[in-house]
Amino acid sequence: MTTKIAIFGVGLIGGSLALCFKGKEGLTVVGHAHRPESAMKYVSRGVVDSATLSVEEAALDADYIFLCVPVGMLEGYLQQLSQLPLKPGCIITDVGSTKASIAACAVSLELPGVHFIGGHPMAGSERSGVEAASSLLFENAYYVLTPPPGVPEEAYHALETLLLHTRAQIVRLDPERHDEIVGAISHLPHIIAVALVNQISAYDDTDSLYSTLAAGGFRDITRIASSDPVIWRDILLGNRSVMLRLLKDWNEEVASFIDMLEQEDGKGIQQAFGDANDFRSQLPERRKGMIMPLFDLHIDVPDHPGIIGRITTQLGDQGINLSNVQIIESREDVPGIMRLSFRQEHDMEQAKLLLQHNDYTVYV
Ligand SMILES: NC(=O)c1ccc[n+]([C@@H]2O[C@H](COP(=O)([O-])OP(=O)(O)OC[C@H]3O[C@@H](n4cnc5c(N)ncnc54)[C@H](O)[C@@H]3O)[C@@H](O)[C@H]2O)c1
Ligand SMILES: O=C(O)C(=O)C[C@]1(C(=O)O)C=C[C@@H](O)C=C1
Repeated sequence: MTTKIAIFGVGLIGGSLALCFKGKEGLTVVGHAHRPESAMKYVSRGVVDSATLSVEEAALDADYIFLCVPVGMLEGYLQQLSQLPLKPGCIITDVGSTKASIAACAVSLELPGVHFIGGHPMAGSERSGVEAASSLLFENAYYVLTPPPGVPEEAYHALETLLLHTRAQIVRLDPERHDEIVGAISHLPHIIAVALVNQISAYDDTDSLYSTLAAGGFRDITRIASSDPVIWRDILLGNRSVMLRLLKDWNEEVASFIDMLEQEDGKGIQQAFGDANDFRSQLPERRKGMIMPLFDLHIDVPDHPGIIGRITTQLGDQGINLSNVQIIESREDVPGIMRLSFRQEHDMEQAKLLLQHNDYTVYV
């Protein structure tokens, strides 16, 4: 007997979930597409076992249904599903970045014989579409589940067990609390990044030196400004009242900087940077590695084509197990920094010796 998983919205998040499940014993993954060429693409890229343009066919006999479409479309899909003869005990979940409105919708629909449990993996990227999907996206990230009152524990536990394939860490939260916290740590930063880019873009219209000189600091804080406009329109409108409150607090933060500059209050500015530094340095370095600690090496790498391949091959040839590779800074004509992560301290130590022997500058 196989467990059927249906994915609606095989994009960055839906595609990544599909990749976590596909090929696992006893699981079969069906993707729903709204265009024939998308259906073919999902299958030919090996993201799903099969794909269909029919909502009914995707949902038929499904044990789990994942709704991975933009937030503004979730309720429409849930309503459509509520009209279909779903498998008794089927678990419907979503991955939307806001949780209160979909939770309320599920309660109002009184889904017959099936369970809705809201979800939100706290991992993603500014990229979108199935092309950006990865089976590693959720590894060691937090994955929030927001079960409504009355959902049987067995159903919650079954979803939690299925999600073990993502290697994420499950956190159970109330939908309103989720929206409040995620509004502050995810939605507000996206607004700030976009507003900043648009402010600079307006200056750049009259003097292109702005974009020419934009360097690491600007790029670091604005990566997420490249996120998908439709996805983010829906998220912000879906969390509107929380965002309005948070933006008022943000205005106060900005006003306090205006005040400190007007008053030439160097001590206050220094204090603000110091406080921010203290809080930030207490944050876990990366979610990746929270469950199983990672041992990181940083190395200076010259800007040569093929450098990543060369280094990883050297490590592989010596049987050193690498867990993750990341280029932290890469600019034309200047050395970049590569972060190599290892599960075992022993592997990190061996890699350090090997790379130093090969004349790389290595920092632990
Ligand atoms: N991007 C992130 O970092 C992130 C992280 C966690 C959760 N989420 C949530 O995941 C969901 C999907 O986001 P994503 O980043 O994977 O976006 P995406 O654009 O990569 O994928 C969206 C999917 O929905 C489908 N879709 C779009 N419009 C549709 C329509 N009119 N009818 C049917 N299907 C349609 C697309 O074909 C695509 O497969 C959103 O609800 C978002 O809030 C996003
Ligand atoms: O890393 C990114 O690019 C993200 O934007 C991921 C991010 C976030 O803000 O952290 C974005 C939206 C989500 O709903 C969850 C995670």
